[in-house]
Amino acid sequence: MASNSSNGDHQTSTKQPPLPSPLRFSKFFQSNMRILVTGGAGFIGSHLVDRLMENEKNEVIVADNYFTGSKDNLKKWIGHPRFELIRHDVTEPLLIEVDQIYHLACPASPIFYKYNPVKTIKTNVIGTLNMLGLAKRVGARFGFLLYFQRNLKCCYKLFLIGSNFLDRILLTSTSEVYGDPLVHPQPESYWGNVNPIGVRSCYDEGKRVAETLMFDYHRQHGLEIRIARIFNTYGPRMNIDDGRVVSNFIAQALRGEPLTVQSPGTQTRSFCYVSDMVDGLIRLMEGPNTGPINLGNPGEFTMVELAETVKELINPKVEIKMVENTPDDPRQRKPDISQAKELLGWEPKIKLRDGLPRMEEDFRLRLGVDKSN
Ligand SMILES: NC(=O)c1ccc[n+]([C@@H]2O[C@H](COP(=O)([O-])OP(=O)(O)OC[C@H]3O[C@@H](n4cnc5c(N)ncnc54)[C@H](O)[C@@H]3O)[C@@H](O)[C@H]2O)c1
Ligand SMILES: O=c1ccn([C@@H]2O[C@H](COP(=O)(O)OP(=O)(O)O[C@H]3OC[C@@H](O)[C@H](O)[C@H]3O)[C@@H](O)[C@H]2O)c(=O)[nH]1
Repeated sequence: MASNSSNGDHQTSTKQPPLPSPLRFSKFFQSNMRILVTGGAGFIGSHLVDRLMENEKNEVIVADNYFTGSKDNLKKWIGHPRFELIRHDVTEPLLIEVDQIYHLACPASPIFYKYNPVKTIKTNVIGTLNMLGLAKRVGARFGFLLYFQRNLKCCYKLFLIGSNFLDRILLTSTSEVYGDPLVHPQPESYWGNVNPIGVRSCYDEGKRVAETLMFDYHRQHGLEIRIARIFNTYGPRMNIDDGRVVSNFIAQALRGEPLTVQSPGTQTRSFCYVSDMVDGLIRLMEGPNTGPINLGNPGEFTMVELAETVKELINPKVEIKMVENTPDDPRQRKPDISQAKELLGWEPKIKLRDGLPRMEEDFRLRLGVDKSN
């Protein structure tokens, strides 16, 4: 038995691998687009997955280590034939075949990215290197040489199929690359004012290196890249105890606890609703521009104004309490979105006053607090 099977194995290994199914060459064959979303179990990632899954030609693969994300965010897709979920840490290489990569994996809330700063910087630098390595490996090469040697006609047909795809990788960078900005609002041409050794550096310097790596792979290896600089985004599915300001204020208002404004409260942010953000990311991926492109809502609010709005809309009885701030908190932030408007035809549609009640609804459900309370 043993010798038979080893003979058999030997014979098989000298055989050429089989050609792709003849169905691939049929007139009506249309291959699906395989899209990898790293960090797809997180807040923005899971909304992006929902949108990508709406297109029946998309197969979506999520790779996530569940540090700040959860399978719960993807529960409606688990078991779907066009969906796959992989527990994977992007600091380790990933060997799969994909046509596009949305690279989001990275904790985004300051509390979580400061929790293990070394891991945060590894996620940004090694994680991005691994995803660029994957993009380079699968990028538009398609094993032509092998097929060329074997079958010229087949190679031509594969070329026709392959040329339907433009392999691309999109990085979700951040407005934090502008640090504590001295230019206001921030255009993409501003190089920023970042503390390289501060407690936020693991994230903001990490994202700056990630942007550098994207452009180096683009220039050196011809990779198709896209970079979105995302400004503060909010909406349903944010972790309730995520620590970011909008989720904190809504959870506090619903629990009847004081809204904790970190001093001085005059610092500003611009808040974009998540469906607008997802729309911007997909337009950037599909369009011809590499970026970096700012994506955000230019409506600018102080943290006291935000607290007052949440109080008015959700629970007029709660107090607003001033608490101590954390180091290096940017004093002002507002995106200049002229490029997004001009190059992507994109601008956000949902105002803060319309987005907050949608998020309130989701938080009420998850916290089990109904409207009458
Ligand atoms: N939400 C915002 O306001 C905002 C602003 C600027 C940039 N961004 C960027 O957008 C992306 C998504 O942000 P979000 O708000 O959805 O955050 P999130 O924390 O909800 O999601 C991040 C996801 O990445 C996963 N992850 C973290 N480290 C990982 C690792 N090493 N390997 C695999 N998975 C890992 C987490 O488990 C989570 O599912 C991040 O890259 C973030 O930097 C977000
Ligand atoms: O309870 C709180 C939490 C936060 N804040 C303040 O609210 C402002 C916003 O803080 P957040 O923690 O929500 O977010 P930040 O603007 O600091 O960072 C954010 O922006 C860029 C993204 O890349 C990051 O992922 C995101 O968390 C800060 O000025 C902070 O001091 C409060 O006043 N109260």
